[in-house]
Amino acid sequence: MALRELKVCLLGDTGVGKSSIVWRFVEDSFDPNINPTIGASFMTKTVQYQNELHKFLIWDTAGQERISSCSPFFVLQETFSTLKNWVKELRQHGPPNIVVAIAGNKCDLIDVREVMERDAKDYADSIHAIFVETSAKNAININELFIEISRRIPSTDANPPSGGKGFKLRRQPSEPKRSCC
Ligand SMILES: Nc1nc2c(ncn2[C@@H]2O[C@H](COP(=O)(O)OP(=O)(O)OP(=O)(O)O)[C@@H](O)[C@H]2O)c(=O)[nH]1
Repeated sequence: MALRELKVCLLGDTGVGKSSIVWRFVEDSFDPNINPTIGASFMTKTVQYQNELHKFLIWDTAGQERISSCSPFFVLQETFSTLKNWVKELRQHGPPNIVVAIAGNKCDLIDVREVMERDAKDYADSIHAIFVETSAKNAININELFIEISRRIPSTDANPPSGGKGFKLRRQPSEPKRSCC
């Protein structure tokens, strides 16, 4: 089975949950007292996607730091306007085939939502980015987020995978349908 390495870089304001998303994805754990990232940290996880193995090389940056030369990624919250600045920088300085994914994290915090899901989704669509509401705390859509990244990476097959239907996002039963964090 072919092994592909996918370089992922998490960007976003401090405290939005970048490290927690990585921990949930790689270790399937959540630490409510997780320390802020100093500089950057690096973790990997390999998953099977169709007839390939995808090894995610994940750089988790500190929220206070500016983007360096790393590739894809995301975050969003009250930080929606900051997110748009990240995307501008990625478009200007990132590689042309970059896959951008926006994670509306902490969607378990229903009462303090600030960004409407429709607005976030419309913005993501306008820049051809993945948009997923996630909760690192409750393990909502974390794996699905990375699966969707795998799906968006151009196939190396002569016969690319068909369908393109992606995955079914899970939603908390009590969650309002039209807003996100
Ligand atoms: N309720 C809730 N809290 C979360 C979630 N994800 C992260 N947190 C909490 O938010 C706080 C910040 O999480 P981090 O993962 O350190 O955030 P970060 O974006 O990596 O922060 P920096 O390292 O400073 O850039 C911690 O107290 C986490 O426990 C989530 O999905 N839901």
